[in-house]
Order: sequence, then C-alpha cells, then structure tokens
Amino acid sequence: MAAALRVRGATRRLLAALRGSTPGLAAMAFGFMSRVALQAEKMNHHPEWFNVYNKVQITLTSHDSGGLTKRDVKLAKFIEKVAVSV
Ligand SMILES: C[C@H](O)[C@H](O)[C@H]1CNC2=NC(N)=NC(=O)C2=N1
Repeated sequence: MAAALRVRGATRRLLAALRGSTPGLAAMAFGFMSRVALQAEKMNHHPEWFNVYNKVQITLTSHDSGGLTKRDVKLAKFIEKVAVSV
C-alpha cells in the first residue's frame, strides 16, 4: 500500500512539472515572508512588500527618518540570509 502511495505522489509531481505548475512555490514564498515578518516584528521595523505567487518584491525604508537607516541594512542582511536558504 505504501509503495502505491509513493508512486501516486511521484506521478502527481511529474505531471505537475510537465504542466509547468510546480507545486509548493507559492508556499515557499509565503514561508519566506513569514520568516521575514517574524524578524520585522522582533526589530519593530517592517518592509513594504508585494507578493504574487512565487515572487516577493521588497522595499526597505525607515518611515520615521524618511529614508534608509541602519535598521534597513540590518533587515536587508537578514532577508538575504533567508532568501538563500529557501
Ligand atoms: C509605532 C511603531 O513602532 C512604528 O510605526 C514603527 C513600526 N515599523 C516601522 N517600519 C519601518 N520600515 N519604518 C518605521 O519607521 C517603523 N516604525
């Protein structure tokens, strides 16, 4: 029974790949955003971002300073670390 389930899962993934709709990319983007959101809350410094499917566009600025500050640099470095680990 377990072998049959494994074959069915592999078949589903292969068909999805052939259709060009790789399952999970949207979930990966959401997971990335969740990890960044937790760090933003910890820093009390939040990104401006836009997400569609597997794409996340991020703008960093310090609203209270009207420009870039060390907080933006710190959050950007965190974002880069998360991005390479997705
Ligand atoms: C009241 C709250 O602490 C402030 O509005 C925080 C929230 N998150 C923030 N995020 C960013 N990017 N800039 C800010 O100035 C800022 N201020």
